[in-house]
Amino acid sequence: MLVFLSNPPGLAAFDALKIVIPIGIGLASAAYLTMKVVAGDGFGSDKSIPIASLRAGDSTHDKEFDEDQDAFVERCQTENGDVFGVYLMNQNQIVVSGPLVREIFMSEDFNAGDWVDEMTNIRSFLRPMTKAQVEFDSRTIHGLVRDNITPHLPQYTARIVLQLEKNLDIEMAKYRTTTNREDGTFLVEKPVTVLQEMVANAMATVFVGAEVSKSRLVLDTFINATADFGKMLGNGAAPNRSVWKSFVRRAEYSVSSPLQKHIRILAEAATPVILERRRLEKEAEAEGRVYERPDDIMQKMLDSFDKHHFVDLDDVCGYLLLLILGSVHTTTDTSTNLLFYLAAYPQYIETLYEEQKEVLDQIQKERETLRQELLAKGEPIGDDLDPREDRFLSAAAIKRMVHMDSFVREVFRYRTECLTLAHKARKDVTLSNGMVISKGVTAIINMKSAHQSPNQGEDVTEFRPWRFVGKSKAATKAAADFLTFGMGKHACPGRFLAIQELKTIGVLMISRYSMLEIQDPSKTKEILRSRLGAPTITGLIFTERK
Ligand code: HEM
Repeated sequence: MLVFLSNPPGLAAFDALKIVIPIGIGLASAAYLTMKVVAGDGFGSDKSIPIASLRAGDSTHDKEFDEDQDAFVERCQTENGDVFGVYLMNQNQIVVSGPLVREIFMSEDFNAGDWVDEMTNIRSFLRPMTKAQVEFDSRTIHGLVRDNITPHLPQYTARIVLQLEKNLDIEMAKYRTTTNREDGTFLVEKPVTVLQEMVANAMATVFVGAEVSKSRLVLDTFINATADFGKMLGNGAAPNRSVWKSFVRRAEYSVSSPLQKHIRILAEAATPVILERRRLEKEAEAEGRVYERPDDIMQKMLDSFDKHHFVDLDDVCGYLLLLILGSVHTTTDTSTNLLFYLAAYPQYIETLYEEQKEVLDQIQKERETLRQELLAKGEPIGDDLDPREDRFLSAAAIKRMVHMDSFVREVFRYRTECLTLAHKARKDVTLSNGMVISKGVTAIINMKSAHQSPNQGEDVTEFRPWRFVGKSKAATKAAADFLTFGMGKHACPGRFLAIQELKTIGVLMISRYSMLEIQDPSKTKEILRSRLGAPTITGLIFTERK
């Protein structure tokens, strides 16, 4: 789950109530929605927790935070220490910083989903989507990703890369023909649309397999479900809506969620495919052959139907939709943002390009050596050593691209939203500094204290893309010094897939384009620090690699 709570610069006070809520309980996405107004319960019973002072004339901290979140958080921490209260987004929240952050993530007495639910009633929206389990602390989705995707990532890589590559070329060709300029460059006004197609196709081939993902309706579900979900939450919670109307809307959704449309699309596309798979399985059984099971998450869910207590295909598709909500939008957004960093820092592109050439050269050589060894022993050369695949982007090749890995991690570090990933205390919790976060109080993470700590190396306020090279700090390593994916038991299980896709997208882009430029450079600063889910406010100009 991502729970992003932030105020992008320039938003008015009421907009401060907006959150980007990458879907609750362990699911991520990004949808702007207007928050219901929640009067905070206060800061709890521990009166030793200082409350950050207000600027003269301000009645909350929203305005100061909006103007410059870094400066605001720094001022508050300098004046108050690692734990302090703030009045932000119509809630009283306790900011937890530095080494204490770990204690929030590692304790089962803090829950991020409870906070999202309090702000949005998200569980009443999600509940009707699935039948098997109504408990949204359920580890079903986490387990599906952890057990079925992460350990098998190398075997999914070929088709992920193929989809990313194919759809990149299809989408860019559309722009190239319409916006080609005299100097040989071309403009992509909405790069996010390119990434949407790439990521949706790549995720779909892993989640539902090649046959189901042929359906355009299914792909549109992958692309649009998160936005639809965001609209739905917004509808239910608009502050100018009466409490009564808001309540009624929520009650309606809890009986029939508009997301049912997406579940239906998935189920309708999946039904003939599943029937055909069953037929082939029976045929293989009858002929005494081993049935080669299709390798996708939908099949794995069907194979573990009883284990997960699924009720029917709609239920399986409900869980697939939860998986989609958590994965597609986050990966699309962050990979689009990655392109803007490549454009903002073009001086690093050649190092990344050289790295991919060196890694692929090296792998080609290693494979040739293996072939020669087999030949020398008179043994056959298997398909796995087919020379045509020597320069293919395998999981191993992507892993070796350590500069790209460091670049991606630095993008996440630099883009950091200072205060995010709020958690609610389920009971009174005493932190190791003796302060007590009372039951029901919101503890929000001071991400700046982690991502801009002096432990990150030099110039922590600067973008230094090789910061992590040679430091055993991979972009997938969720820990107290890298909280983009959370940490502890609830740390994002999809981060291995997400990072592999992000790196692949970076590699593919650089192999095709020698230069990316931001269409309106005056927007650079805003884009680099944009929050997840914020609309892309300018385009990108691409120069073909010669
Ligand atoms: C760049 C993309 C992504 C980002 C930034 C991201 C971020 C996060 C964050 C911050 C959390 C919450 C961690 C916590 O509460 O400590 C989370 C949880 C989760 N994410 Fe991701 N995520 C991404 C991609 C994905 C993908 C691709 C998948 C699925 C394949 C996924 C599946 C999940 C699930 C199932 C959880 C719930 C974990 C739990 O509550 O136990 N995420 N993600």
